Amino acid sequence: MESQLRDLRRELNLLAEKDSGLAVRGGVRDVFGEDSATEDQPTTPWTRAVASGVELLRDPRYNKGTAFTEVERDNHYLRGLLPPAYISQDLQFVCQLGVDYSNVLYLSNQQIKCSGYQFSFRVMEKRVLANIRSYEDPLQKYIAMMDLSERNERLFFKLLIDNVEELLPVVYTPTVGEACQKYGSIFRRPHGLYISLKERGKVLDVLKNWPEKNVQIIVVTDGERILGLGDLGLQGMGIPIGKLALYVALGGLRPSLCLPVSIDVGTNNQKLLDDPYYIGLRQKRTTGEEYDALIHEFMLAAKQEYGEKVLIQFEDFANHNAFKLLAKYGRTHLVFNDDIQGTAAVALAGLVASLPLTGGTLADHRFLFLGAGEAGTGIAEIIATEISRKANIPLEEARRKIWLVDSKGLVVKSRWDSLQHFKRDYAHEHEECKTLLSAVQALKPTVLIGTSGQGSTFTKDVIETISSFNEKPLIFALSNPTSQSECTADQAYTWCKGKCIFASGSPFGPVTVDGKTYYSGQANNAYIFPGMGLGCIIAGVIRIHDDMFLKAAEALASLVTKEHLDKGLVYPPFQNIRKISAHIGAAVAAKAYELGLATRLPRPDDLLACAESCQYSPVYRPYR
Ligand SMILES: O=C([O-])CC(=O)C(=O)O
Ligand SMILES: [Mg+2]
Repeated sequence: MESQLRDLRRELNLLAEKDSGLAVRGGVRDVFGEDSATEDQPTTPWTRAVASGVELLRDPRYNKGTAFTEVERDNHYLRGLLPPAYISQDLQFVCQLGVDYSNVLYLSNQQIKCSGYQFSFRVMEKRVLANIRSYEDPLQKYIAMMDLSERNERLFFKLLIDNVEELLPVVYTPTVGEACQKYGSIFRRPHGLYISLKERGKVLDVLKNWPEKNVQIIVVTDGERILGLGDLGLQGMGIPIGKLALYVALGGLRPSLCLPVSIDVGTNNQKLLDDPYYIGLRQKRTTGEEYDALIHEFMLAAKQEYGEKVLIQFEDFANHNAFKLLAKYGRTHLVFNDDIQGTAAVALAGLVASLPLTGGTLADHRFLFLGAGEAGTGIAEIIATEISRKANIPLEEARRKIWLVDSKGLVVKSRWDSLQHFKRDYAHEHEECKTLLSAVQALKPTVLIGTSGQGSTFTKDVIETISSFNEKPLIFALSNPTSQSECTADQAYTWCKGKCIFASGSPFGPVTVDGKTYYSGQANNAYIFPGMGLGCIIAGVIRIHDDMFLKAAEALASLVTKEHLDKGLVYPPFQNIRKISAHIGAAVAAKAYELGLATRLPRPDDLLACAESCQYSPVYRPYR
């Protein structure tokens, strides 16, 4: 034991020496400026320590609960702090008791008790798998999952990976939407990094407070347009946390690489401002120069602290900032906007995958969108790009197959002057249509896509009309969470008498109409961004190019089999998402190498094998 500790100390000293070697010149690892400070400048003392005993049990990154082996219990001063049974991780997640053992001292005869405990845990298997399930309220399940992540990170991810279809709706849409709405009242331990106007001028210091030094993926929101729920201010933090949990579980990125950030510039949500439990700044949103300055400081600080290759994902910004930030930082940083580009790629994948069912090519379709914001115009543009390349026609001509309806009706040329710039490419010559129904009647689309953030907008009339002139209309209701979905799966299949191919942003279960059961896919950017992140990391990408999203979409579509299509599914099931993410990661990386945007050289011959081999596994590691 003593000699092992000596080894460890030696290793840590070596690491520290290596780090300080980098820091002597004032490098990014000079964490608190202790090397670069002059003698009269104050510095902060800090330590590194090997966790043991109760501290080890309380550290979610290293805690294994009852899965600590006998040897580990001896070596890490855990004797008596855990009940005597050894419960393997598999069995643990079945149990998912995840008890916090650190408040009790256990004195017992291990050998005898051990088998007894194992037996009783096994007997509990089926029932206790239902531990999370036993909460009827999805928000309770969410809280239970977050508690688990705070207690035992690897168990949390193992549970999520092995039960992805069941738990995705808990840690992600739709439940994460409710969690954000009630974030203040369910707030326990803080997760992620909070950067508010109070931190202006000190953002780099805030980043230095984050315990991980090797961050490679940041998901950042300013909370102004959380899913289709609107301005939730600082409470939007649930979204970066949820997205990054998916980067790990679905993409296979290491948890320590991930940093969720919520930027607080106030909120215009009066309900939150009046809510005594609101945890954000109690002021109206700052806009203009002050807003731009805080974001800019954050963008510069992120690059300074984590280097050129830190991937920054913009999430759930309002339209007016989303397009601007993407254009501004797309040239200087490794960034993408999930709601514009991620959603676009997933929608395109579903459309391409459905071609064997509808017949023809993408260019044979006529597309009508309800919602002309980030998702709507993002999808429109990727479809137009794909059509223009595949059909070898100019982009402008491809765009003419696509029509948008916004809150004022059909986007047409005569509205040009008052249109926001991102809608203008789709303002074609046509008389005005004030409603979605009149636009459907006038344009006779084959594809109807909802990106409006408004629930119940694909009415019975709309769906009956589109199915009156289409053998197989494609209906994608992409707004999240479920309450904002343009229609439900049940409504879509019932109203079109089972004719449509339906997909939605939030999940719906199977639907039976006239004795036939229909399955719908979940057209959610969760298929795309984890693989995009994985691809960027394995290739050391320095900038995102739109073609990487096209490749991601193609890779996803190529994984839809005849079996899926026979069921009406235009997306492969989430159950295989880690493999899907590896395929997407490989496709993204291949494109990045081709475009000269990859820095990890030499290029691995087999990018798929490389992506798979890099994926994080939440299985417990042995401790010496
Ligand atoms: O988070 C999701 O489920 C998809 C998404 O990006 C959004 O709706 O804003
Ligand atoms: Mg989003």
